[in-house]
Amino acid sequence: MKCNLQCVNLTKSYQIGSQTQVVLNNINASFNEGEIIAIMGASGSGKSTLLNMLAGLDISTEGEVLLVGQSYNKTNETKISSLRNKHMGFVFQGHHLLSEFSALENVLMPISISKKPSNDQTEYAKKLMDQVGLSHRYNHKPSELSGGERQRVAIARSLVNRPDVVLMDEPTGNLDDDNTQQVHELIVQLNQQHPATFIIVTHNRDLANGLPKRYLLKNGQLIEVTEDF
Ligand SMILES: Nc1ncnc2c1ncn2[C@@H]1O[C@H](COP(=O)(O)OP(=O)(O)OP(=O)(O)O)[C@@H](O)[C@H]1O
Repeated sequence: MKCNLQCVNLTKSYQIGSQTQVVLNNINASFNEGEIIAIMGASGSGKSTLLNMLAGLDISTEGEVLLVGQSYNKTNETKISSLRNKHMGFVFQGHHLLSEFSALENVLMPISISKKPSNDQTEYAKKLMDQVGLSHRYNHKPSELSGGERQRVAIARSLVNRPDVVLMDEPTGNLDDDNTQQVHELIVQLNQQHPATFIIVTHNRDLANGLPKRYLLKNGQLIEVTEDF
């Protein structure tokens, strides 16, 4: 099994004055190709801190994170950013779409930041839009889409670089119940269609309980749970 993302003795602490707060305490975890994982945790348990570490956006206090076998610790900012662009996709709670661009252009954004997308890449972006049920929305601007549609554009965008890991932070956070259910089903379906590791940080118990692997972040530990939340 190919390990796409790994935490090795990962520790993150913050120093406030003379106080040290250990937020992540010696976490060891491996996330393999094709897995879809929920991470839950109370407010303040360190979910954002963990996501930042997994994305290489923050430096560990001790230990390391390896993306496709490469440690963020052993490289520089430019290389981390190119590693991230090549191997990671992101979905945030707010969709973070660019309002002046069409849905299709937004899906292509991770590519078009550095170069003009090829015909193949544009065709692939259209295929992703079809997979998220938006084949009739290529040319719509974000303001002309519903909240659920906007989030589906963001999900298509997260896959356009054919990433090894997709990090999702509250992907259904801003959606109503119906859209939450639809986006949830879509994420599970996409995980079966794409050979990537999906890591979903969520407060939504139903979403988490519907996934095969679940972790709880508590007291600095990432604990795999086998029962429903
Ligand atoms: N830059 C920082 N400096 C000092 N302490 C921080 C910093 N960032 C986070 N913390 C502390 O680390 C702990 C975890 O914060 P984090 O934002 O990771 O939690 P969270 O689980 O994402 O919370 P929420 O669900 O409310 O967003 C909190 O106690 C927070 O105060």
